[in-house]
Amino acid sequence: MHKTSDINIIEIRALPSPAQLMAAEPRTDTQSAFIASAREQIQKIIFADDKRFLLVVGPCSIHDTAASADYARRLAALAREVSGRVLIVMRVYFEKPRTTIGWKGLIMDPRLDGSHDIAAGLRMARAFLREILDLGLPTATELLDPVTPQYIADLICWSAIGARTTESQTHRQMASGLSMPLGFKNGTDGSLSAAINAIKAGSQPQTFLGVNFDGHASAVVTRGNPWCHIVLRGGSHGPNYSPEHIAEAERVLAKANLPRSILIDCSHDNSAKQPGRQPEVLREVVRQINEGNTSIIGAMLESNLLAGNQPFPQPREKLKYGVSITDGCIDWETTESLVRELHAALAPRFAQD
Ligand SMILES: O=C[C@H](O)[C@H](O)COP(=O)(O)O
Ligand SMILES: C=C(OP(=O)(O)O)C(=O)O
Repeated sequence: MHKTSDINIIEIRALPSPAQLMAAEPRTDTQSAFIASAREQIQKIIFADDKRFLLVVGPCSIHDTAASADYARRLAALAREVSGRVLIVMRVYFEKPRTTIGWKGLIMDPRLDGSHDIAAGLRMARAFLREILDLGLPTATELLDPVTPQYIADLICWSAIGARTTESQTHRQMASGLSMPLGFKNGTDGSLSAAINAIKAGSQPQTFLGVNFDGHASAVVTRGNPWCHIVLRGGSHGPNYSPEHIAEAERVLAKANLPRSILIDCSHDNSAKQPGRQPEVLREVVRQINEGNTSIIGAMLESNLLAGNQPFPQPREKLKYGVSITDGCIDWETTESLVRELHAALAPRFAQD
């Protein structure tokens, strides 16, 4: 008999169930209360009930949890300092979408050696998220694989659906069941329509295939996520954070009867993939806010201990501490002074309080 299935599959490795992983890395009551409060604060910013600026900032990806914890401790102190005008949420990205191929993040390959120990990766992700929350920092991540949320989403305060997956029905359905505020990026070509359609689909009830807490294949029935918004990240035709681009985004959101809430990703095609240009993008965003813009709710920065990125793959012992192995970042000193500058520049918005 001819074999007709699994011809290209080498192995299927069973994973612990979400319930087993949660028992191994449990969420404490204090963490639950913190996550609920952080999500509520972000929701208020999305719906203009809180004037603070939402800043999603941190490494492009987490590959060395010790270095990222070092980063997080510095960020937590800075977050406390600016909390009156800026709500800082740390980028804690464990899943990387790739244009073609490449390292897909700590969950998929935690040992960075192609061994793809996903069970270990999921556990490390949960442990690291708990560490960040205990520092008093809300967590942000990109959710990529539709099974991942069952393992980690209870520890996430804001999530993104990336430019490469915003058009995917699977990801829109997943978004409709998620419990946290969520940003859909515009497409890699810069078009807004995929993100607008994604917000519409993600806010509606959906039924789709997923896994339950015991890891069994299940039909998942959702309510729809009311806290979806757009993230402008530029595209192949250039950046999209100018006043004209923002006005166009406001127009299409209004036409679709969606809240006019826009987060600007200062990295990716908005900085022409030159990380050192992120500060100029952020300054322009704040300039627009001070000129009276009310639709921009915040921004995203890719930042690490040290600037730039380093080639990968390469032997782990040769990797430089605190340097990204995915997209380039701005360094900590630049980040710290930029966030302080942002805090000072937002003063006019709070002057009447
Ligand atoms: O933010 C990260 C990258 O831009 C994204 O994962 C795509 O990376 P790649 O084009 O290097 O694959
Ligand atoms: C992959 C990312 O962004 P985008 O989807 O905009 O390329 C990211 O923010 O890590």
